[in-house]
Formats: sequence, structure tokens, C-alpha cells
Amino acid sequence: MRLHRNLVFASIDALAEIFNDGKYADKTIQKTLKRDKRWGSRDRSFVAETIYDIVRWKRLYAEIAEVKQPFSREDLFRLFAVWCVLRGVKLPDWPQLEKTPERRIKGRFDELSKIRKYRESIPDWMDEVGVKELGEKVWTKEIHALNEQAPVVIRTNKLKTDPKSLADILREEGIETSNLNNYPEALELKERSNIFRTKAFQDGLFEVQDASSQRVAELLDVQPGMRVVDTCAGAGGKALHLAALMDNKGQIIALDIYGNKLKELKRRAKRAGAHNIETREIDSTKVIKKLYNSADRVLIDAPCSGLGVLSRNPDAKWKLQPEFLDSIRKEQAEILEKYSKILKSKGKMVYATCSILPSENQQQVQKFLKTGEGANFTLLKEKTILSSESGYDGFYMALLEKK
Ligand SMILES: C[S@@+](CC[C@H](N)C(=O)[O-])C[C@H]1O[C@@H](n2cnc3c(N)ncnc32)[C@H](O)[C@@H]1O
Repeated sequence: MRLHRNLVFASIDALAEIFNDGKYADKTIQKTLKRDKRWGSRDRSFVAETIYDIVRWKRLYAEIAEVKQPFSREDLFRLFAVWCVLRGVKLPDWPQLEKTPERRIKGRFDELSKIRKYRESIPDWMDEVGVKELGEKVWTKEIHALNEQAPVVIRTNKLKTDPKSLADILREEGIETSNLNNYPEALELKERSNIFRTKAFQDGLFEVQDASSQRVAELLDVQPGMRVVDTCAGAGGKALHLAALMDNKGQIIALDIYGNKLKELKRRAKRAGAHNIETREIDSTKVIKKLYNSADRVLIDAPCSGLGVLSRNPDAKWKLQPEFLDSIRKEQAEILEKYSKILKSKGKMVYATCSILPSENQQQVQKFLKTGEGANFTLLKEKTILSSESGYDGFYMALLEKK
């Protein structure tokens, strides 16, 4: 691989913003990719993947390079030099990379790889929580899997097409996909590419949605004509799936505390041809109270640590704080208690998170079942999806029924 100065410099600028100014990696990458219109798809992939890699491996690379935050420009080039050496990329003779100690870097890597928190490049507290909640053996495998680059999976929009036709259409646009066993609506891209630019995407034929996430709406067991409330709908990944599973018949009420996310949901619903979704911002307790005992199905896709989706969101390793875990657990318990009241008797509810920690998952459900409201519920099924076993995001989902 030949390194291009302008691509590397753009990546270094982006890393400075992410590490030193606390900017989000995905947003910074999007902005960086707009910097030069002449960049082709390979250039763009280089920039995005190099930045994500160095974000993912920050702790390991910083230990190897012996640099500390806030990183100077020189430090960032040292991190980049570590990336080059460990990837076997030939170092160019630029002054910033002069005197890179290649042998020492490899030696330090071998040494540090013996210790999980360095090898997997995670903060001490995260390693401790992982071991405490999942045990050494499972955590060791899981955090390793969560450091792999996430595959790109799409969900066929059954309101407009079917997986076979979609695969053919995408092939004509130069994108090869494969079917996923046991995920009926999913296709996986054989090579990463910017699928948002395709006509198929603009026509609403698919959504980008991880395979594990596609399990959630499926579990809710919806039927056309039902009244379904998606209580933490965000930008609507699952709500759109529910609309398709309901064949656009019945009603989906999509709630969230953030109006801007619901606006994005509306845009996506229009593109997808999903006409049965109504959005309501939760701006007072009345919004929820008005819905008590009214829904056949309730989805609680709860806010969580996001530890199951580290592979697509590696900067969460550095943004997440242990105090946030405590507060999010409290919020999850409150949400379960309050939003479960929306369900009618005999109705079904799914509680889901993209976390792999039992304290956000099965322990929350068990705690809920012991509350006054929870006593009206029976747990029908629960599923923990580990990334190390599935190859996709880590997820948890529980199906409950109101007596
Ligand atoms: C896991 S995300 C939802 C993802 C979304 N369901 C999807 O499939 O794309 C959790 C959502 O819960 C929202 N949220 C956080 N606290 C909430 C609360 N108290 N009530 C309702 N929604 C909340 C967040 O804004 C976020 O959009």
C-alpha cells in the first residue's frame, strides 16, 4: 500500500478532533470525507478505516508509542506509525515518520498483547465490569469479537421488494451481497461500499440494520391491524421493520424524548413507504399516560451502554464512563416500569438493548417482574446474542406477556 500524504494528513486532523476535542468519530469521519471531492472510493475507505482503526486501538497504540493525551500532532503521527508497522504498511520517508523504531514497536506489541486490557485496547474499568458480569472466559472472547470490524448488513424492505430481487438490483449497481442463514430479510455486503449512494437505497428498498437488531421486531410477534407502541423509537430502525412486518396495516406510535430523532424517522418512513407510523415526542408525562392500557404490542428498545455495538462504534470505549452505566440502569428500570403500563391485558412486550451486560438485561427484567407493575407480566422468552457467537452485534431481547 502506498500512502498518500493528503489522506494521511486528513486522518491525523480528524484524530486530533476526536481525541482532543471529544468529537464523535462517525461525524468527524463524515466531515473529513467531504474535504476533497476528487477522492475515490479507495481513498475514502482508507481515511474512514484508518481513523476507525486508530480510534479502536487507541490505548494499545498509545502504550506502544509511549504517548499520553492530549496528543500533540507529533504524538498522532507516532500513533499512525504504530498503525503502519503493525499492519505491515511500508513507512514513507516523511519527516514526521523519521526514526520510527519498528523493532521496538513490534516488541512492545508482543509484550502488551499478553494483557487483555492492552491487547483489546479498553479502559481498566470496562475490563473489570466485563469480567465481573460475564466471567473471564466469556468476556475474553466477547471483547475480542467486539474489536472486529462490523460487517455491513441490510434489511430488505418487504413493503417494496424481496431479498432476491434486491440482491439482483444491487448487483446491477455493482454491489454483491450474500444471504444470511436464518435471517430471512437480511443481506450482507461482500465488500464495504457506500450503499447510501445507490438508487436502491434512495428508492427505499432497504435499510442498513445489523442482523442481530433484525431479531428484535421479529420477536414482538406483530400482526397487521394491531396497535403497536415503539416507546424508544429514535430514528426508527425497528419501527420501520415493524411497519413492514405489519404490511403497513394497523398503527405504530413511535415515541422518543428527542424530536429531532423522530423527524429523521419520518424522513426514513417516507422513503420506505411506511404509512402507518405516527410520531409523538415525549415532552410531558401526559404523552405516556394517555396511552395506558391501549396497545396490543409494546417495544422498549431501551437506551443502554451500547457495549454490544462497539465494533461499529469503537469510540464508545473512550466516551463511556462507569457513572453513565449506573445512571442508565436506573433509567432502564424506570422506563420498564412506566412504559409497560401502555400495554393492554394479554398484550406482548419486548424489552431489548444492544448491551451484553446482564445488569442491563436479564437482571433488569427479573427486577421488573418483582415490581407491582411487573407482577402482571410473564416472561415468555429471552435471548442474549453474543457477538463472539453470532458474528454480529451483541444484543439482548426479552418477550413478556401481560396477564
Ligand atoms: C437504542 S436507542 C433506539 C434505537 C431505535 N429504536 C432504532 O431501532 O433505531 C434508544 C432510544 O431511546 C431514547 N430515549 C432515551 N431515554 C428515553 C426515555 N426516557 N423515553 C423514551 N425514549 C428515550 C433515545 O433518544 C434513543 O433514541
